[in-house]
Amino acid sequence: MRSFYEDIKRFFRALNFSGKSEGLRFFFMSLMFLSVFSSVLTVIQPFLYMELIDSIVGDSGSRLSLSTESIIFIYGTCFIIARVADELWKAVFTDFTLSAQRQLADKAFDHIIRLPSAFFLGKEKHTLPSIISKARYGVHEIISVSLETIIPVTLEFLLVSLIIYILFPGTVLTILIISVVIFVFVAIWGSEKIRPWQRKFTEENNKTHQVLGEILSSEEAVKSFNMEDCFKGKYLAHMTAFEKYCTKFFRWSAFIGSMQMLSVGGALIPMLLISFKLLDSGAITLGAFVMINVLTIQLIMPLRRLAFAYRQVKEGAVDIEQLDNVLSIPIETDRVGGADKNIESESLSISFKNVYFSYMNDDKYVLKDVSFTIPHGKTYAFVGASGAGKSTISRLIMRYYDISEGGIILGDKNLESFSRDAVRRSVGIVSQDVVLFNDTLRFNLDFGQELSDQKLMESLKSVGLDDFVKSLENGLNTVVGDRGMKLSGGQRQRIGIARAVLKEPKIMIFDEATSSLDMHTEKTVSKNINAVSREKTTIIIAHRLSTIMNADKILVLDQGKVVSSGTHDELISSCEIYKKLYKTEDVSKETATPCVEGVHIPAPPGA
Ligand SMILES: Nc1ncnc2c1ncn2[C@@H]1O[C@H](COP(=O)(O)OP(=O)(O)OP(=O)(O)O)[C@@H](O)[C@H]1O
Repeated sequence: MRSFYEDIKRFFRALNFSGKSEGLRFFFMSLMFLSVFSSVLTVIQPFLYMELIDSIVGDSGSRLSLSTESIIFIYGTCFIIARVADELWKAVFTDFTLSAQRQLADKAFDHIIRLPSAFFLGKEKHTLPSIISKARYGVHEIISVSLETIIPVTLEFLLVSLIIYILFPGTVLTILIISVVIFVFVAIWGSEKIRPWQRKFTEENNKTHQVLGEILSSEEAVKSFNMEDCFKGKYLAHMTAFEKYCTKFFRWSAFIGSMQMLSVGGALIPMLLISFKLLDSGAITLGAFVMINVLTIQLIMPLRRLAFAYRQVKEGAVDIEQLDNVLSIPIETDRVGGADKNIESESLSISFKNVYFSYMNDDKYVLKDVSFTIPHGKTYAFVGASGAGKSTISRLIMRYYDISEGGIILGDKNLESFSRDAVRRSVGIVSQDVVLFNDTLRFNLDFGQELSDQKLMESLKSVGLDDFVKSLENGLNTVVGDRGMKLSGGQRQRIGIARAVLKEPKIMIFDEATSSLDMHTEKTVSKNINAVSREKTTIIIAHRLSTIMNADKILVLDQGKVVSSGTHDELISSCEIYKKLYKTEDVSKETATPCVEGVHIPAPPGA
């Protein structure tokens, strides 16, 4: 029973019933009123039927001093009102469930999109679509069976018990109560018994979605490694487990359902026998005998539905529980309460002060005692071997993760004193894997801001893509396919740069932003990167040293530490790691990207 209470609490929590849900509360109260009204009418009808029979056969036991015609009229009117109330109920119910489902989806979406980046690295993310849609279905089921069955049937049972208590001696009521108590006990016991299997088959079902999600998002990788059978094996293993738990669940459900019917159906025989004896002895009228039969059958049918309803509530509760587990994962919060929603300062330097960071919040630091300052408007580059921690620096600036120790200063304030949204609005980032949405080029460039075609084309020109887009039949309205797969890697990267430029950020981060480009295009784009990042604080992360040789300063990272810094010429003569990187690449054979005019190359530290 306690777990049932927990389920109901979880249901209301999922719907945020106590919060901004005035509309929902109104619908809920209307439905409750209609349910109660309809239940009362349902119970009154057998009573009127009894009166009608007694009136027709002229039995003196009749309780209403009304003519047969009047009773027929009242009986018919009650019937019509009860049916109209039912129809009204359905209309209000649809409005209620639809708004409840929307509210749940709204809450889930808001939460999921604010989950920390670490969550999205896990496999669970592939199960989210299924979890949300099942939870929506669960909400529908719980509302439907609660208001359509549980509340009316409970009320009907109480009213019927009251009528039987008033009209008949104790035995009939005692039998009825005992059978209903057994029925309720079996329903609760049975539901708890089958719940673990239900939870398991739901989990297995989610895992099938997970495997499918992985295949759909990495279809080329699956094919290139001939992993079709491997993934099919995983998929079928989960399907088999799903089938096993489902079978157990439904076999037990059938057994529990039969036990419940035995408890209420078994009560019908003694109740009718006792009523017949009472009729025979003249203690009750014929109408009363008919009524007790009608009432009992009228109660058994909804009780069957009640048992089913209880199980449906439990099923819905499992679905909502899955979503509740996701909703209970803490979302990204701003460490400082009342964090600044905007970054007002036009001049934004970035300082790392003795920053330590580990992804797992343990002592395996990916960045160790990292300190540097990028003055406003300067371009700093980070180089180092793979895994040295270069991209981690950009992730910390974007506030995807919070640092473990030390501080990051933006302008003259701690980074954490700004809201995450404000920070992300101020930074334009272009990463190695530019993600495009399955929408038009226009949407992927302006994200619904409705910027003019001229502005969009200018940004495309800055990355040398204007002629390509003009050559497309639908131009800016060309749909780019799933994750932009209809474009080449280089084209995707250039779109990524163009849209970062359109964002007009104060800080630019280019994380291997030109890695997919050929040498010639890279030179053009690098030139454009230099142009668009003029006056902005800029970070460039690159393996190809040719793209960063003209940066104001280059920082060399090694195993999470800044081991050296300076201009290209200074590092070539002083830093072994840099020299090695330079030699490996042999950039001397390439021509370095020409420096943007006016870029100031600072004096080496200590000069
Ligand atoms: N989400 C993560 N969870 C745990 N460890 C991570 C995560 N992302 C990166 N790492 C680890 O942190 C270290 C630094 O990674 P990072 O991506 O910053 O390196 P990088 O210098 O940018 O490498 P590359 O040049 O190959 O892109 C690596 O050892 C990596 O395995």
